[in-house]
Order: sequence, then C-alpha cells, then structure tokens
Amino acid sequence: MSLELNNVNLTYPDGDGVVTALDDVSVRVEPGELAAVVGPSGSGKSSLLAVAATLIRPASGRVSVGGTDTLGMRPRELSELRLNRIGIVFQQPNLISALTAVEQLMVTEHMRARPLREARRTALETLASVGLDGKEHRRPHQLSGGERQRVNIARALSARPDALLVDEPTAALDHERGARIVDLLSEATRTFDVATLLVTHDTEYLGAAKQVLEMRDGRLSAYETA
Ligand SMILES: Nc1ncnc2c1ncn2[C@@H]1O[C@H](COP(=O)(O)OP(=O)(O)OP(=O)(O)O)[C@@H](O)[C@H]1O
Repeated sequence: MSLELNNVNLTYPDGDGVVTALDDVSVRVEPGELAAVVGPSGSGKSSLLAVAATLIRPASGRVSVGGTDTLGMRPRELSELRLNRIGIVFQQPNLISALTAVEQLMVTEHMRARPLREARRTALETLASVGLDGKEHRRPHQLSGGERQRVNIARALSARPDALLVDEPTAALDHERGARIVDLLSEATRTFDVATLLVTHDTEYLGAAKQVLEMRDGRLSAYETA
C-alpha cells in the first residue's frame, strides 16, 4: 500500500510571525518504489519526512500510510502506526553501543511484543537481507560506518513496514560507500515491497529513484536536471 501526502501545509512559529516549511505538498509513493527528494538546506526536506512519519501533524492536508488515513488518529494509534508500519532511517545510525547487531533489532521487536524466538529469527533474516550475514554478533564499534548504516536500515525494515523514510543516509559516508547504501535501499525497496521516500543532498545517486522531486521554499515539484 502506498504512502501518500495530499496538499500538506506546515508552518512553524517564528517570532511574531510564522515560517512556512511545507507549502501545499503532495506526493504519492507506491510499494516497491523509491522516490528521492533533493533541495537546498532549509527548503523543508526534513519537515516533509517528519510529517510523513507522523511525528509532526501538518496544519492542513492529509497523510496516509499503507492506505490508512492518519488524520484524526489519536497519539496512541499514531505511536502504534510508527512502530509497526513506518521505518525511519536517520543520517546517524543511533545504535546502542553495548548491543550486538542482532540485539539492536531485537529491542524493537520486543517493543512490538514479538516472542523472543520469533524476534531473533526475524532479526537474523533481516540482517542477512542487508548483507550482514556473519556480522550479526558484532557491536557497533566492530562494524564500519557503512555496516552500521546497514544495521540501521535493517532495524527500520524489521517490522516489514509499508513506508520507509530515509534522511540523508550517505552524509557520513564516502562516495563508494554512499553509492552502495543507496543501491541497498533501492534493492530493499523492491524486496520488502515498501514505499521509500529518500531525502538526499547527493544528486549523483538519483539513478536508483523512480521519481525525483525537488523541494524549494517548501514547495515540491519534479526535479529538472540543469
Ligand atoms: N522546529 C522548528 N521551529 C521553527 N522553524 C523550524 C523548525 N524546524 C525547521 N524550521 C524551519 O523550517 C524550514 C524548513 O526546515 P527543514 O529542516 O525542513 O529543512 P531541510 O530542507 O531539511 O534543511 P537541511 O537540508 O539543512 O536539513 C527552515 O526555514 C527551518 O529554519
């Protein structure tokens, strides 16, 4: 089921006035499809992801995840939706330093009340699917930057979410590692049949995207190469 934003507007208070972060934004991403959003700093890309993740409620407009309209959902329902149907990958992996790769995933499986044995099986399967076979029992400091980002992506995918929201996943990586992470996201998007929305500064990685959009001053439109 798709990820869909319709006519979304978002403002933040700014002194006596307001700053418009999202201005009538609409986008639809189908399952198995990767959409990339580029745009200058401060144009509203992170705000777009935060609204799609239901972390911020827009002033107006609709956000629907996996066919479920989130408008009117209570905070508790939204928390459940985020836990079970939305995967979020931030720029920094935010892994817990004391836990092994498999344990990082099991923590969130535990929050989903999965039985231990099933949680471990899902965690191991998901880690294997992102190329971390044989490294499941390593702690973050025993993994490379790219591998840590893979654990992060695996953790976001372990619930088999409807939507995967990715914020600048290549920012802390060199070109080659960055390219491999985008390839992995593109492959995982198809394997997990998830609707992926990727925000990136790097226009060189856009080949993997089915649609490329550009954010400028809070407005989203088709990206045109210069
Ligand atoms: N919590 C907030 N309160 C007030 N203004 C905010 C808040 N968060 C973001 N903004 C403003 O909203 C606009 C969009 O910010 P946003 O973080 O979405 O941009 P961005 O494209 O992700 O930028 P970057 O690439 O630098 O991360 C900016 O003008 C920013 O200053």
